[in-house]
Amino acid sequence: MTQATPTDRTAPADAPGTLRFAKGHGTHNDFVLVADTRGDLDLTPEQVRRLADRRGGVGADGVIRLAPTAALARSGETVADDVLAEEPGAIWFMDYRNADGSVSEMCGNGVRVFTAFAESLGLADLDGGAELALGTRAGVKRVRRETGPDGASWYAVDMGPWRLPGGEDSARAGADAAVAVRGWDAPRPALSVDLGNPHTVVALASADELDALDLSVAPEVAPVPQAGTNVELVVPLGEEREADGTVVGRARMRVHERGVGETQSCGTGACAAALAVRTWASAGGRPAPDTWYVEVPGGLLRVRSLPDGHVELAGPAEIVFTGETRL
Ligand SMILES: N[C@@H](CCC[C@H](N)C(=O)O)C(=O)O
Repeated sequence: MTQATPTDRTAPADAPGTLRFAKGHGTHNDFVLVADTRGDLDLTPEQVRRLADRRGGVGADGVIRLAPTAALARSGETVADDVLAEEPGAIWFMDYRNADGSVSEMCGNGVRVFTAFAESLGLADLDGGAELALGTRAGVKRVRRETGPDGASWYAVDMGPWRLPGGEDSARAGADAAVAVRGWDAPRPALSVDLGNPHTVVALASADELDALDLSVAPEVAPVPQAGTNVELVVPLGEEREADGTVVGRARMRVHERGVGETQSCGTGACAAALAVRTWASAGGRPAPDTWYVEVPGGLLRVRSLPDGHVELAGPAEIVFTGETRL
């Protein structure tokens, strides 16, 4: 693991009322990124909303603050203490906020873009197979670089353990909730999947039906999730054999994100969708592939169930510009 520490790299202070930022995306799930290497930037929900505003601000699905994990621990985020206890080398923390200013536990595309941002600042170096361990509100995540199926540079993230909040019963039944999308005659069965943040996944029969969905308003979920949920609509597209003989699955998905609206991609959502499709497929008694390619409006992601019960998310991430804005 090669990383610069907060004392090695302390960014010069921004002029009062201004903020330096970078803009990045992972499969067009886009973020405003801020390097708070001292850990003293307390972004208010209103400031987050202004930064994410696509007309009055920089514009993004979410805002990511890179800060020392120790600084979050000092400010009372107990999860930061847990992160440091599990991995003292996780010196940088991804403080993620949705575009509406709400805090989320986790963002899968965000972890990859955070890593590209840390590399661009010289705070991490993943050359030669090195790994970055970073803190999040859903625990430590480990990231390495790899080459994607298109030959482009990808990042693979060990997203840690996942679970079905409905347990074995929901795995057997394939559902523990119901979702109604605008225009549907009746709610449809759905499966809750926890990736550190909450997801509710609905299967659709065809790509035409997926394309025709109206996600301009939030789908209604029953029972109503206490903390809200991200809703994934997914079409299983079948299985295919890779050059090395491995059988992989393919699915296509659209997502309505909690705190944002419809986005072009959601990394934790792709994991939830692939894990739900795999759960449904294996309920028939037939082994389902461990690896799934998930097509999202903004690109392609790979989700892999790991033997230790963790799930891995892989995909591209890039920083597209930097700038300075009024805060
Ligand atoms: N786009 C993200 C998820 C962001 C958080 C989500 N909206 C929530 O509130 O849980 C991803 O790539 O995982």
